[in-house]
Amino acid sequence: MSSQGPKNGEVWLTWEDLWVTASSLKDGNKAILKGLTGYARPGELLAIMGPSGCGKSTLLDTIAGRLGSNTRQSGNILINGRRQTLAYGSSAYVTQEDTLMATLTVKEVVYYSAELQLPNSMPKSEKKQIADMTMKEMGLQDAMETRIGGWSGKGTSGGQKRRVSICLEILTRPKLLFLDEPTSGLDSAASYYVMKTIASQCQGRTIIASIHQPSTEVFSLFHSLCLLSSGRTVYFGPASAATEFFALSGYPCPTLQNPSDHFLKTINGDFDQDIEEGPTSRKSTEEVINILIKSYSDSDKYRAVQSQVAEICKQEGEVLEKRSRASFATQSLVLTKRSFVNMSRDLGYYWLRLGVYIVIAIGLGTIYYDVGFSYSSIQARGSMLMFVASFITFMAIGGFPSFVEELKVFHREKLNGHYGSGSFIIANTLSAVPYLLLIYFIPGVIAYYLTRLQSGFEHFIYFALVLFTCMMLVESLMMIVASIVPNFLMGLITGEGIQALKILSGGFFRSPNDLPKVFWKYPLHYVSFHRYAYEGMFKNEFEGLNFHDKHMKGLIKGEDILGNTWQMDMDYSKWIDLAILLGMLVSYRLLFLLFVKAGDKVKPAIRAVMSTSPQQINSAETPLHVLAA
Ligand SMILES: Nc1ncnc2c1ncn2[C@@H]1O[C@H](COP(=O)(O)OP(=O)(O)OP(=O)(O)O)[C@@H](O)[C@H]1O
Repeated sequence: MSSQGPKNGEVWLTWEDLWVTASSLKDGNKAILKGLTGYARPGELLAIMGPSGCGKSTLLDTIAGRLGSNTRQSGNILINGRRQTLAYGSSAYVTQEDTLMATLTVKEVVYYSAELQLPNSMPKSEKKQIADMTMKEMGLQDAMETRIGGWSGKGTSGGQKRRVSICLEILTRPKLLFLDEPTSGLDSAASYYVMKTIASQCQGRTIIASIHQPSTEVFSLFHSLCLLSSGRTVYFGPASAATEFFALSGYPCPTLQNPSDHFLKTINGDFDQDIEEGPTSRKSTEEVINILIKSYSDSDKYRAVQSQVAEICKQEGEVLEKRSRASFATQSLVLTKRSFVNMSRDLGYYWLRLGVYIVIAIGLGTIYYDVGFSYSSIQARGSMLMFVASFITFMAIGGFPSFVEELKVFHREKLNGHYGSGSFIIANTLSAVPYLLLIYFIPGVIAYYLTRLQSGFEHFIYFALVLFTCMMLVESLMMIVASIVPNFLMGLITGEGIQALKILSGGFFRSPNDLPKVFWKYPLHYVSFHRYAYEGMFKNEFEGLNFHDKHMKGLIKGEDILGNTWQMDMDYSKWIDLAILLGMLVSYRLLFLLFVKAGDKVKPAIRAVMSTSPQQINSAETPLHVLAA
């Protein structure tokens, strides 16, 4: 390569003296990548190879700008010779983990994705055609009607899932494609066909793939090879010249052996095995790795890489622009449809809860059956309403695992620029409404009419509206928790804890005037939605009713009970309580949007702050100069 450099529509990637360290409480600072230099250019497939844990995924994540926030990086990563971030849609990243919607079929997953990613200007038939063609390229034509499957039931195989994940990211033919272990879980024939399809897309595109153990045939598809061991470069250059490099360094590949097997065996320091260097001489793997690293850093190959990087960096090329994609309205609509279908097929999202709610509603209806107007019915009505407003809504947590699965898909798609947070939140809200209406209405009718709470349609509608709003509030609360807490078990416990505190401060278990002032009353009682739910439901129930006590003469007015017994604020009507609940609902959803958006902004900022000078990192880890000496 001589005077080549970035041209319009191409992506040239260079990284120079790249260091990455990760900090953890247990291990302190640990260097993962140690001074890597390399490049990736259009029309080529660069394979990153090395033993497990050598830093392949970290290198891929670093150059794709996806490093975790507990890491620090230094060194120059340039795109088309410029320091620029990858614009949404200019690149795609196929992660090691397949995050797909388990309830959808392969065809549905790909069709929905095509509708989300391809621009509005493209006719629907063309989108479908592209989706069909890409599925065929990935050998998925026979699995198109199979559900993805997951924890809820078996569906596609691991290899098929892998191919679906790749399929989704190549639908738009991105200029820059990162693939983390695209062949893991595939048999050798499938690996070859998948890699062949990927390699066939190289024309005008830059493709970087980390790969574990390619067969000879797959290896022959690579244009360039970056071979790593413990975060250091053992070899970077044309894949076809790697065998010669190993031979010249004293470790020739035995005849009839797969070259990649030979490379990986020679540089795998995880097992304490010696490498034979002839009939009598043996060296430890660590020594061999150091010899190879030194041989590479002294070689013409390394100098060629450095001068190639310098040449690419000299010619400032195009600034990457956002790819046109489906409009916000289309994305919201497609996501709503997809989410609706997912909710209808996922038993755990709403159906199971509907069954449980019906059983509980019958339970409530029989325990408080025809509650009447006696003095004791005051306590019974209060307890029944409290149970509905607190514990029935508490169970909205049950849909959390399903929501977390949906959130994972959202994170993957958002990171790859398929759509933004706004359309996801709109879609999730709209698609959930019909299910929530159903799951509160049926049990609500059963419990309300068996108990014979205050008659009148307006009273029932108010009761149902508060119940519906509370369920949406709990779902929104859990969405916020899911955006902050990293895993679903911790999320469940956190969500339960928050709700328990809110229920306690709601004003039922301890009367509002008796709540300790600090924390419980101010602010918890006022920010807890249970307070307004109890207040609204109690006012709805007690206002206008009179109760009689056989020991006392006369009637007790419902309004007196509200003010004196329940200590409710009677200065405003029940509709104000409902309005406050609806206001809370809107603010919870906005808060979720804020947290998701803040995550987008805060993570790159943390990464920028954590990027330190190479000297700082080098001082934390010294083996490279020891090796180079
Ligand atoms: N964010 C992080 N925090 C702490 N350690 C990390 C982090 N990311 C990676 N590591 C560590 O860095 C090393 C390299 O990890 P990486 O995932 O890049 O390896 P890999 O070559 O892709 O491995 P595999 O082939 O098994 O996927 C591992 O020891 C890993 O534990």
